[in-house]
Amino acid sequence: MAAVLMRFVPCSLGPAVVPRSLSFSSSAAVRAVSLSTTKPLPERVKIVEVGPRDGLQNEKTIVPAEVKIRLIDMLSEAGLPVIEATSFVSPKWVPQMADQEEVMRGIQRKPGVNYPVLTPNLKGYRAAVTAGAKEVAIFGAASELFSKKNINCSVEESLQRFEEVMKAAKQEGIPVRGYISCVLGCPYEGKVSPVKVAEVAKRLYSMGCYEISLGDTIGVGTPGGMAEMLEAVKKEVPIHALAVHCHDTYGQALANILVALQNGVSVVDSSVAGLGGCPYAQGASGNVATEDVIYMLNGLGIHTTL
Ligand SMILES: CC(C)(COP(=O)([O-])OP(=O)([O-])OC[C@H]1O[C@@H](n2cnc3c(N)ncnc32)[C@H](O)[C@@H]1OP(=O)([O-])[O-])[C@@H](O)C(=O)NCCC(=O)NCCSC(=O)C[C@@](C)(O)CC(=O)[O-]
Repeated sequence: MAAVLMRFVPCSLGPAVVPRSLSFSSSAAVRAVSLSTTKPLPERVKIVEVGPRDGLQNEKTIVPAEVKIRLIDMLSEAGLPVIEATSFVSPKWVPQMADQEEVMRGIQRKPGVNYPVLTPNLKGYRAAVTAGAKEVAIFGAASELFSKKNINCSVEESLQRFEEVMKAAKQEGIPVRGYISCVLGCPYEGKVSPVKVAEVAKRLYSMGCYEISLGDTIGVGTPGGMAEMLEAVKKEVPIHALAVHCHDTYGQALANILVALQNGVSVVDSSVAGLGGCPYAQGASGNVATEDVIYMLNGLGIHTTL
């Protein structure tokens, strides 16, 4: 039986649980084998910078639009190929992102750089395209309670909403990325089954998402959990279409990313200075820092587009 330390954090649904596994469960032997196997690492990794969106959405003080614009421009000047700029969500739900149109108007679009934005539904998609977005991201979850807390609907309802976005995006030639939250644990449900993650990934991929980003939203994953989850998801979605999105609550993010690279993943989300957190996942700390990911990749001799 695994030794588990539970950390309780407050939330409006009652006590949310951020489980922290201190030892492997019964499948430890299998995981240990898969982790000890030397696998070739990808030659090149694409970094998806999420700082201006994921990083700032959780800041308590509203960051002025001109500061966000300057940050995005500095990130593109630094050579990052993909910078998630903002989200077209309800300002009542996430006030920090209420200036999305101003941000989209203000940034200096550097040729070759993508500036995707989050869109939870058709309303958000329409507003994003009107504001000049050339790529959008839909965001679902592998956890029912998190889905309800974050976007106010069940996982199935969210997938139906996303179908509407996909249909419009296909007609207009807009590429769509898909996120899945809570792939390694949920603040409200605890453990999340890799099978459930794989099911949602399959749905997003078959509806036309060109890439699926697997989010360890509250940073509770460990390398063993990452390996097990990827094993399940790889059966449903080709590895080249998978990205990892690791928060760093327990200092596991780089180790988890390394395991993902060993499994063939070549797209990594990160946030400048490790900013980040979801307003509907209390207890989570920031994303893995972009500069730390690049430092590790440089050390491994892996090219980034920097
Ligand atoms: C999805 C909704 C809108 C549903 O919210 P709802 O209240 O169920 O929506 P509704 O359709 O009933 O509409 C209610 C009001 O919202 C408006 N509305 C409806 N849609 C929009 C829109 N797109 N943009 C602006 N306004 C919108 C709509 O017009 C209406 O306005 P009212 O009549 O009351 O004035 C809401 O729950 C929401 O905005 N949630 C966003 C939560 C969010 O942004 N979370 C953070 C991002 S996810 C994340 O960080 C995880 C990730 C991606 O990083 C990966 C990881 O780490 O796991």
